[in-house]
Amino acid sequence: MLRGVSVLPVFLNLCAQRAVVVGGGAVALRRVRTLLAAELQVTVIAPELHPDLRTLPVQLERRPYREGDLMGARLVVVATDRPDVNAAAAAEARRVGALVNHAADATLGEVRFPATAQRAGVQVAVGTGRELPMLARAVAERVAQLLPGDAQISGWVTAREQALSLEGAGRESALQRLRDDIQAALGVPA
Ligand SMILES: C[C@@]1(CC(=O)O)C2=NC(=C\c3[nH]c(c(CCC(=O)O)c3CC(=O)O)Cc3[nH]c(c(CC(=O)O)c3CCC(=O)O)/C=C3\N/C(=C\2)[C@@H](CCC(=O)O)[C@]3(C)CC(=O)O)/[C@H]1CCC(=O)O
Ligand SMILES: NC(=O)c1ccc[n+]([C@@H]2O[C@H](COP(=O)([O-])OP(=O)(O)OC[C@H]3O[C@@H](n4cnc5c(N)ncnc54)[C@H](O)[C@@H]3O)[C@@H](O)[C@H]2O)c1
Repeated sequence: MLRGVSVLPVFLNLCAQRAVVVGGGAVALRRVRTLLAAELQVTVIAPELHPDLRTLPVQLERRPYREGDLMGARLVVVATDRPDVNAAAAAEARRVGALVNHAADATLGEVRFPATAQRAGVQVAVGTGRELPMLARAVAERVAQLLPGDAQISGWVTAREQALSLEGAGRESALQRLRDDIQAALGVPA
């Protein structure tokens, strides 16, 4: 149970940085898709690779993990079905200073993967503070229905720029109108 652990809710820009995924099953595949969407350079190391991994732009190493594989990694996902291998990879990841996600026990790493919703560049990430991914998914799906589209966001960006070009009370009232518009569009009670 993760509950009670305080986590730092941040969005990490790791574009072009190296991630190594140790393990090549269903969980590894899910994490690889998430890492690719954030434009990391991904290497997957496992003797058995999920067939869908072959269709993705990743470096595949079809063999067991060995010490030294994690050199230069910024983020390591440990996702094998072998506790001893997971422990060895997590220990090396820590030695090389990489962030670790441990698939078998999230409390053994510092990175947890949230459920996400995204539209027009707005991204929402949901963690439950425990292992209840179906709740995280359901919350993300509900929030996705609220997310505004490109046209609406462009209008708000323009309105904000116009407000910021004003001075004094005019500026403050234009910003307040924009705040009110956005809250109303998202159904936030006044
Ligand atoms: C949000 C999402 C992101 C992602 O994984 O990409 C996510 N799990 C997803 C899907 C999913 N998870 C599981 C299945 C069943 C099929 C399968 O086995 O694969 C499916 C598939 C499905 O539901 O479709 C089973 C499962 N998950 C965990 C355990 C371990 C345990 O409970 O001990 C077990 C049981 C293991 C077992 O019994 O063997 C643990 C975690 N799962 C988390 C996140 C983190 C907590 C999130 C939170 O609650 O805040 C944490 C702690 C991982 C971490 O952060 O390291 C993604 C949502 C879907 C989406 O967004 O599309
Ligand atoms: N966090 C989650 O969402 C979640 C969900 C389900 C399972 N799990 C945990 O994650 C683990 C992996 O789950 P899965 O469904 O992907 O398992 P899986 O059985 O589909 O895949 C296991 C992978 O580990 C690889 N492997 C085995 N020995 C290895 C080695 N020495 N070096 C590198 N890779 C090695 C295998 O080749 C295979 O690709 C499970 O054992 C479970 O503990 C986590």
